[in-house]
Amino acid sequence: MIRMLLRVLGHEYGGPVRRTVALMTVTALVEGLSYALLVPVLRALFGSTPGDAWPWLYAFGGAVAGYALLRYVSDRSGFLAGSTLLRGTYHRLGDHLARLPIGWYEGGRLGEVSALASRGVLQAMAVIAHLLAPFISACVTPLTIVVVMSAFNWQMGLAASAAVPIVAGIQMRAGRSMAATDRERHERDHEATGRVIEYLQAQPVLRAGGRTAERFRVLDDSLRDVRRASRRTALSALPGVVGLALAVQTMFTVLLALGTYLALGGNIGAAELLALLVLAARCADPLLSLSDIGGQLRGARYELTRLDEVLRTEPLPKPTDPVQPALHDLEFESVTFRRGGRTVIDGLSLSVPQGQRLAVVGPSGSGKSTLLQLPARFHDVDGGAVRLGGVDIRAIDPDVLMGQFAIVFQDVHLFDGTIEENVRLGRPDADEADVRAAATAARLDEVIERLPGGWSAHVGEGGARLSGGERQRVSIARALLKDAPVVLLDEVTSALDPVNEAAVHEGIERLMAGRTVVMVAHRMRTVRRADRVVFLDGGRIAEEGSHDALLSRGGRYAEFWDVSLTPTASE
Ligand SMILES: Nc1ncnc2c1ncn2[C@@H]1O[C@H](COP(=O)(O)OP(=O)(O)OP(=O)(O)O)[C@@H](O)[C@H]1O
Repeated sequence: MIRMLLRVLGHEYGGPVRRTVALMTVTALVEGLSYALLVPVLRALFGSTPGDAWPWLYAFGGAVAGYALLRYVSDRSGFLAGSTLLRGTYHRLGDHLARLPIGWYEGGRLGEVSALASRGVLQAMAVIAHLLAPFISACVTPLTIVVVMSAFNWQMGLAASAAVPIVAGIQMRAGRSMAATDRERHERDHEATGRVIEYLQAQPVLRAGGRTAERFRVLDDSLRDVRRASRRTALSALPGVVGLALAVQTMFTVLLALGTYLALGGNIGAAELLALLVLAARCADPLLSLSDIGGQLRGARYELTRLDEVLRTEPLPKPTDPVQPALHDLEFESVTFRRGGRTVIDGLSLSVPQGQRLAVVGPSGSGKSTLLQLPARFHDVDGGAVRLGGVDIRAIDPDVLMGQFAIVFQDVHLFDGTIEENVRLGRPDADEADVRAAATAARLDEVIERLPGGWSAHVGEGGARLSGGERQRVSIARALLKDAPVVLLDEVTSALDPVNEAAVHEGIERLMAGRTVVMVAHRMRTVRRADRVVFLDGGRIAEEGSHDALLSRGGRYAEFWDVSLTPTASE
């Protein structure tokens, strides 16, 4: 467990953790030894000269004081190590998440990562701060007491030590038999967290579609699964808990019977027997707490395993000898990319000369958005290469590469801050005048004038206080401010009101001017402005050429616009 903890955290934390474990072990030893002093105390008290108990009592008091001091120091060391590790883990996890390909976040990772980053990390780090001391004490203190008992009476010591393998065996068996139910409970737990997040995020869609109750049932089923799994875990823990209690009781009864037999035979004094039984009783509590601590340790181990899995996920490989692209033309050479076992970009080759605009058109699912994500390394290609300025993008430092692109996708993510802060994300060190100029060029100034608070108006979580078109304008302003040489644009598909439509269109035109552009186009008037159009189908280029040439060819592209522009019967 400690080994896994250090692997997850990095071995630079090995020193404090090992020191803490050593301190806790010494504390548990001193605790066991201080109990040992009870034997001479009781022997003297019940013997012919009770006054002889005083020196032993002083020694006992001293040992208990020493134990209390050590306990304070070791608990403090546990808390300090725990909080250092917690900070370290957050940093390590944060750094790692920032280096994972953006595509990794697709497919329901949100719930998983947020559960891991909050509860998971805390639970895993609680091992050092809260679980290690009781666990070490529950193992070391009884063992010390058994050794002490053997020193006073070997028969009693031998009988007590017989309990050691029995208790260890019960613990290991309980751990093994609970592993499956524990894992299931944790998996259900994580799944339910994902469902809750999905349910909350999908509220507008669910309400609009009148599907709230239906989706709630899915969430409710998931929560019911958690309940069932928790019940199964509790039930599977019972044999271990009962077995441990029985073993401890049996050990005590055997010691009592053996002690009585020895006392009746004159092999041990009554006072000594009483003292040894007091020692045996002191073993019971820590031993019984083992089943509870074991359960918590298994929970922490599960979270550590998940943390380990995320930290072992390969980050975006960084080039050892990065190359800086001098030009900004884009080239896809025989690019193949698979998703979920399916080939979604299939041996595609195309090039976009510097300063030219390429429009990508095609039916839904043909791979348009995927194609747009590849130059910015949201995913690495499975075959072929994407080149920027003639350099394979994998040979460019990821930060430098991202600096080359202004990205305007349909899902505009705004942070819960002011409009200004959101625009400034494009270039955090931009001066006031540049930020205002970008906002004006994106016709965001009209929005700002209308909003109470103007530039300082808060956009709400995810930009909820702005309309779709207004959010799009923020995203365009951000991209304009970034002033990157290549624009990757996924044109918004939803219908905007005429004012927003015109503003967004104007902003996009300004953004594209003089830059290399790859855009997924959904409107005829945007495609017309492109230098070249590719029509994608099944991840391959079905047709390519200029808009007019493709239209006059009367092929798939012409048919596509025919169908798109023909009003449906219901309209
Ligand atoms: N996260 C994912 N995991 C697995 N497959 C995916 C994932 N995202 C997309 N796909 C699949 O990849 C293919 C291409 O998807 P993509 O989103 O690029 O198409 P598109 O042409 O942009 O579609 P649309 O116009 O509907 O947005 C589709 O078949 C889709 O099912």
